[in-house]
Amino acid sequence: MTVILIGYMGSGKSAIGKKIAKKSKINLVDLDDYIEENEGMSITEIFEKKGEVYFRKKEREYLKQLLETETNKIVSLGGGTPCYGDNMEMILKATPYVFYLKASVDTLYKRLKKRKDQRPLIKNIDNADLSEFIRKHLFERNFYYMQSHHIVNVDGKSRKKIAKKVIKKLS
Ligand SMILES: Nc1ncnc2c1ncn2[C@@H]1O[C@H](COP(=O)(O)OP(=O)(O)OP(=O)(O)O)[C@@H](O)[C@H]1O
Ligand SMILES: O=C(O)C1=C[C@@H](O)[C@@H](O)[C@H](O)C1
Ligand SMILES: [Mg+2]
Repeated sequence: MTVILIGYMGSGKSAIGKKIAKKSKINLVDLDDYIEENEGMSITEIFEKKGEVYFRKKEREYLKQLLETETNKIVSLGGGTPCYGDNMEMILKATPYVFYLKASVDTLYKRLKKRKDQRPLIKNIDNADLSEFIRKHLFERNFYYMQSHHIVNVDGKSRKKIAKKVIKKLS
């Protein structure tokens, strides 16, 4: 069984993935971490040294690799992964367990304003403009995210509660 978590930057894919893995004893693969390990560079370095086009190409290759392996796993994707090329089509075909961790602009803004440095797409955006940037970007990306099999609202919920909600849908 493959469980896939998708959502905007800061929605909790990595954090919730860890919780689900711990509770369900299924291995977690974080696509961003997997790319970093295989490329020998941080995501920030890849963006700076090789550019976003290269990153998106590698992101697709590693996604395909992961989806083709048959082992039980939880895969937390990058924020942009479902939104490029035919990635979302590939994701939806791989498993019936695709979960969108849906967070409001307000929740995302509160989380992202503190941790912009590790996120190349927003690191140069002034906090005064960040909320509006997220609103527009999320509106575009929701077209892809909303195709998920399951939508979990995460606003105001603890990591534990969200993980429980996902696990309940697996049985
Ligand atoms: N339900 C929650 N309640 C409170 N804080 C949360 C919750 N979920 C995640 N967080 C916190 O929000 C921050 C962003 O979460 P996380 O890194 O898991 O997001 P992400 O979706 O993996 O982002 P990215 O796409 O940038 O990798 C982290 O500091 C995390 O601990
Ligand atoms: O939303 C995005 O496009 C990204 C999110 C991160 O998870 C990383 O995959 C990278 O910073 C790009
Ligand atoms: Mg993450």
